Amino acid sequence: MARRRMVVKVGSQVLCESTGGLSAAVLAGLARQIAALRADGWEVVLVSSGAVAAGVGVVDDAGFDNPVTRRQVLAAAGQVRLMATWGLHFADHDLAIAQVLASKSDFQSRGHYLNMRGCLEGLLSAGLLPVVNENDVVSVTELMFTDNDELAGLVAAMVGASHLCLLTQVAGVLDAEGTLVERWDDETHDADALLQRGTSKLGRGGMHSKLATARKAAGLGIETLVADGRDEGVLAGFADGAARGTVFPAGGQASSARRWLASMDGHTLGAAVVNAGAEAVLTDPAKLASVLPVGVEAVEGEFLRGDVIEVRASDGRVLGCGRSQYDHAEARAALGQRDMKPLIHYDYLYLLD
Ligand SMILES: Nc1ncnc2c1ncn2[C@@H]1O[C@H](COP(=O)(O)OP(=O)(O)O)[C@@H](O)[C@H]1O
Ligand SMILES: N[C@@H](CCC(=O)OP(=O)(O)O)C(=O)O
Repeated sequence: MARRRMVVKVGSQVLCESTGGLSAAVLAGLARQIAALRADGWEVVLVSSGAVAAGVGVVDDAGFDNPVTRRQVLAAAGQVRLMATWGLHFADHDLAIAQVLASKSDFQSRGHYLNMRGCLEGLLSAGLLPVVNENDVVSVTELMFTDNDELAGLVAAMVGASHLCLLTQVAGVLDAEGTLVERWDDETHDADALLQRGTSKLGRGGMHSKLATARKAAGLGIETLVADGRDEGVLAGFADGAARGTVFPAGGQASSARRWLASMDGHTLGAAVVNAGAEAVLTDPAKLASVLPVGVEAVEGEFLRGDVIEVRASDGRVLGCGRSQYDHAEARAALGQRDMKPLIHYDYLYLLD
């Protein structure tokens, strides 16, 4: 049977009462649904927001002038409460949980990436439920993910999930008339026409970020759903092929290297700017080409061998990204030279469509 592995992401607004604080009823309901999935043979990774919101009930936050410090303190204190509360609800179903905190840099180097993947695989094979959140204490400004929807998409790609479920406080993606879009189709739906760029009171990225994550995950072969986290049957419906919400059908399959590279798009540590000749070869769908130093005009940023770098055209257009076989100094020294090993081998090159 094909792998049945679901990443479930729950937004802050779903987990919290309108008056503030975590909602025991919602957490209990989700724990019950996840336990039922597991009993049915599914492996599950939970990505839970809510640390900052939970921290509001723990810390008197009136005294913080610096908003960054305020958020760090609320998250650090709230994460403990969040995990303790999840722990109690999962214990009712004899399920032990484990905490995994991630930051953007964990996806930027292949070494960190493999360590985190190894840990998640270890937790799943030991029968534990990994509960993932962003490490809000160190993730500040440019080091932050857009939000936990993006993190959930990265985790789903990392663990080779078959399904990704983004739970929020609306029924799914709504069209301009407020009607639910049941099945997303890139050909007929226009994201920009549909979405307001707002978020709910506690949310960070809004529907825009859910849509970006869902489309990308579906493109990597992960069936994705955006749905109402307060719907008591939402996970079972998705698992049984009778999803309620907006479904993004999985398109194709991607290798594990390709999933890693795709998840790095937008988070790279450096760039190689290629000349027009190299661009023509790389973007020719009939060819499978590596990025060779002879076709590279400039190297930007600081990176190590094995890190992912962006590939750009000379006018700044992003063509894709790939794993560099040189560090930044070696790459600069090799610029424009013939008969050198590829800067990026085609097996580790991800080109945008
Ligand atoms: N077309 C749309 N369909 C549904 N929700 C939308 C749309 N455009 C904007 N939104 C807003 O996006 C919000 C969900 O994103 P967000 O607040 O980040 O939630 P979460 O905390 O679940 O991540 C919705 O509550 C809604 O206010
Ligand atoms: N890491 C933050 C969540 C940030 C976030 O993306 O929130 P949300 O948009 O509600 O999923 C927290 O735990 O408070």
